[in-house]
Amino acid sequence: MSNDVLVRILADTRTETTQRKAQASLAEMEKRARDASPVRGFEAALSRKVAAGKDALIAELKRKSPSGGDIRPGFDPAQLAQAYERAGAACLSVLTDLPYFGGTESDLHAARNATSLPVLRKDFIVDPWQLAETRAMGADCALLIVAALDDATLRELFDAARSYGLDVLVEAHDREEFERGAALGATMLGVNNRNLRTLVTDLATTEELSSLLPAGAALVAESGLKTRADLERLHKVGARRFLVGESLLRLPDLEAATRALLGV
Ligand SMILES: O=C(O)c1ccccc1NCC(=O)[C@H](O)[C@H](O)COP(=O)(O)O
Repeated sequence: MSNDVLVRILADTRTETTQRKAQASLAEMEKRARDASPVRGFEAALSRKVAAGKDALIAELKRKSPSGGDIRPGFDPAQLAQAYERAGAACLSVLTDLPYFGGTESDLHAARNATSLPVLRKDFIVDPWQLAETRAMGADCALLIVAALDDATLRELFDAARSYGLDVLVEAHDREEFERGAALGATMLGVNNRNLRTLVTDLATTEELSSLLPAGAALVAESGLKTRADLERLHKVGARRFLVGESLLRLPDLEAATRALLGV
């Protein structure tokens, strides 16, 4: 078995996706996507916060992770989502991968139904069928991880996501991946400070890649953000959109922790 975490996750994702596809055809999933509740503008919600001079937080719901193990006892997605909303988060991110993150579609439903916030389905997308599934489960935004995809598949998935009305967060970890994401015409480019192969986290990754951001695109700094000082450090390279999970979820008073992170 590979030591590379991302390789292992992707292999399992492909197997599970094949099994789920056997339960519902693409046509059936597309019908469910058409019948889903209307999209809430994810990218627009982030931009509204920034336009108001605030940090735009994508607040994550994650039960466990390969790097952090079990994260929060008594995890209740609806209650946690409401605490994030009260504290001023712009959007939510919900892990739906079960084997590695303990997440489910039910977590996404619970969080979205309990708030008015747009929701990112945080998962490992390798097949267009999963994008119909993403919209069918009610998500407003999909994640595409450049490291997981060749250019042709990245293009196919990006176009498919847009065709289902989803916003798309295109995530990179190094210069080459960021340039491939930018070449797609992605308007939300995420820099994951965590190397998904080794799980090492370094905020300097956002500092380094921020200079490559194309005009008109929005930068999202992801992972490893713990304190107000971390966000202020990344303000210096223009980041105002932040995806944060573990450091908030580990603190008992999630609402107070989120306010402190946002400086409000
Ligand atoms: O979190 C992990 O250990 C992980 C491992 C392998 C692939 C993805 C992983 N996490 C997904 C994420 O990108 C983060 O959950 C997200 O950016 C929030 O990060 P954090 O604030 O550090 O929880």
